[in-house]
Formats: sequence, C-alpha cells, structure tokens
Amino acid sequence: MSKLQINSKRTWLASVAIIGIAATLTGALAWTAGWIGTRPTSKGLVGQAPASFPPGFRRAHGKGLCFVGTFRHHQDAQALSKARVFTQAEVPVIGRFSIGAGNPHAADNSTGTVSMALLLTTDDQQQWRMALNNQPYFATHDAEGFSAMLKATAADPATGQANPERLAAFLERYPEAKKFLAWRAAAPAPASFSGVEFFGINAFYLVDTQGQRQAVRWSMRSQVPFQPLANEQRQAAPHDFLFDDMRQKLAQQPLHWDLVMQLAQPGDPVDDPSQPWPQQRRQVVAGTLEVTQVIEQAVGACRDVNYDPSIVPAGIEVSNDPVLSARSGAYSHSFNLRVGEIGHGQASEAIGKQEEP
Ligand code: HEM
Repeated sequence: MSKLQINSKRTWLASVAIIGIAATLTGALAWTAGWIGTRPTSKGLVGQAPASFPPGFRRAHGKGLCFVGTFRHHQDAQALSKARVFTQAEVPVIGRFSIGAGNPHAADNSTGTVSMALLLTTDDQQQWRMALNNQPYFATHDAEGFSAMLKATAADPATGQANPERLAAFLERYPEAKKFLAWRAAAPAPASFSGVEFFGINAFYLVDTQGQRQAVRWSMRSQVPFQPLANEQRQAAPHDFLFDDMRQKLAQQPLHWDLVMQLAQPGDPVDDPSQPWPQQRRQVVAGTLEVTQVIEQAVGACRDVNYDPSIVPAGIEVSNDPVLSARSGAYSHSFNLRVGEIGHGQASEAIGKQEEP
C-alpha cells in the first residue's frame, strides 16, 4: 500500500479538488433550500401571505365554499385531446369558490380577486385539478415578480399609499406588470361569482390520439352575464355578500360554466403567463360544468384538496411556464402546513369542531 505524501503536489491537488466539490455541493444544497440567494422557494412564496390567521386554513384564498357538480364534455374537445374527461359522459367535480384574501374571515369586498378551483376525477381514477382566477393574465413573467409586486404595491404605513420609488423600481424590473396594474385598477368588481369568467392563466398542451400537441390556455366562462358592482354599493355590501349569494342561488337552481380552450398559434408565448394571446385566436368550447350544490368548507370535500394546477390527466401536459411550477411547490407547502395543523388537533375552527372546554 502506498503512503500518503502530505507534501506531494498530487495530494494537495486532490485535497483542493475534494474541498471544491464539497463546497459546490454545500452551496447547491443551500441554494436549493433557499438559504442563500434570492430565488423564490415555496416556503418564501407562501411566507408572503399574511400569517396571523387561524391554523388549518389555506395560506392564500383562505375564505371559500366547497361545491359539487358535473362536467360534460363537448364533442369538439375529442379532436384536441385524448383525455378521458372528453370521452366519459359525466365526470363528477369537487370544487371550491374562494376570494383572493388569505384571511378566512375577510370581508368579501376586501379583494377584487374571485376564484374557482376544480377537481375532476374520471372512472379510471385520473385527476385534473385547476385553480382559476378572474384575472385574464398574470402580472409578471415569473414568480419572483409576484413577490416583488406584493412588496412594491403594499401601503407604506406612513402614507397609506404604495411607496412611489419602490413601485417605480419594481416596474423598471417588471415592465409587463404595468398592463396588469392598469387592468386591475379599471376592472369592475363582481356582484356575484355566478357571472364571472375564471381564467387558468398558465398554458398547457392538449395531446390528441396521434400524439399531436396543441398549446392552450383555458377559462371557465359563465353562461350568465357578468354583474358588475358599483363602488358605493361595494363599500356598503354585507360582509359575506358573495358567498351568501352563492348559497342562495344554488339552493334555487344549478349554475353553468363553459370550459373554453384558447388555441395558441406558432410564435405565441407559451411559457410567459403575463403575455395574453391575441383575442382572435381560435376558441373551442370543450365542455360544460354544472354546479349543483354548495357545502361549507369546514365539512366539505374541498377542504382537504390541494388544487395544484400541475396535476393533469393523460392527454393534457404542463408547459414550462415557471409560474406553474412555482405554484405547484407553493400549494403543496401550504397544504402540508394546513393539513399538519389539522392532524395535530390545532385547527378546530377550520374543521368545524367546537373547542374542548
Ligand atoms: C407565484 C404565483 C402564485 C403563488 C405563489 C400562489 C400561492 C397560492 C397558495 C399558497 C395557495 C393556497 C393553496 C392551498 O393551501 O391549497 C393558493 C391558492 C389559490 N391560488 Fe394561487 N398562487 C399563485 C398564482 C396563482 C394564479 C396565477 C392563479 C390563477 C390562475 C391562482 C389561483 C389560486 C386559487 C384559485 C387558489 C385557491 C385554490 C383552492 O380553492 O384551494 N394562483 N395560491
């Protein structure tokens, strides 16, 4: 056996190489875990949400109402995708209406964001999960931009307004956000979930029986007209007006939304959710959702669902949109936290149980 020569050049070179490899691996681990650098992690993204709410609730969109319904495909969808949802006559749906606020006790007029989440399960146990908002596109091209926008538009405690310098610095880095902020300022608030069009925002691919892939973005377009709410009415609206309206409407009759696929053309930006495709792109109605009943979220099946939009069945594929993968990580982190709190008996309110005396 040869002896280790401490003073030899080879030994030193080998030591330097080993230290270098160890440092690179440690750095990579620290970066992946989010200990160093500015890359957003799931923990960091969820950490942006207000934290002082009761345990067991979603870290974003905490206030919600479960619903059940049925999805029925339209024939036109079959040419685009081989997914089982487009051949099975009726697919059961577990859904959720929510508002954008994190606080499960927020007033319904506290945010302009209203949302729909869907879980479709076909008879072969494949699932398609979606989480859609009333905004037609995302503010920024990546998830860092989402965090940066929350900080840049937060009210300065001294003035009650966004800090103009911080906002200008954000817009210099994310100029695409200007059109989103303008849209948000002008968009009429909804008087009801029932007339809202909900957008999936991120792009996906539909895959047909021949393996052909078509990039699409989808929305759930209501079959009843949008009802806008004037500012003064909105200020005076009761605390739970949006959810109470759904409880009342669905006690009378079902509501319907069409699943609309917008088809990209070559050159349309597939992986940037801040860039909507031209209005005139072909649209295909792929099916209709019938919502029949709402159930309170503390006891409804939607409570323990993680509506991760990257869970899609065969016949649908995710795109490389970085916001889609960031969402998947953030939802899973939020889900693990809230289900952990329920599992540890810390979340009596979230599961509708009285506190033990
Ligand atoms: C970087 C971007 C985003 C982040 C970090 C983020 C974060 C989150 C988190 C943490 C939750 C709670 C998940 C749970 O506990 O189950 C959530 C829920 C939700 N998000 Fe996002 N989100 C992002 C983008 C979007 C976009 C683009 C949309 C719309 C297309 C959207 C729509 C929703 C909806 C509808 C829910 C409620 C789902 C439910 O009812 O369970 N989010 N989001």
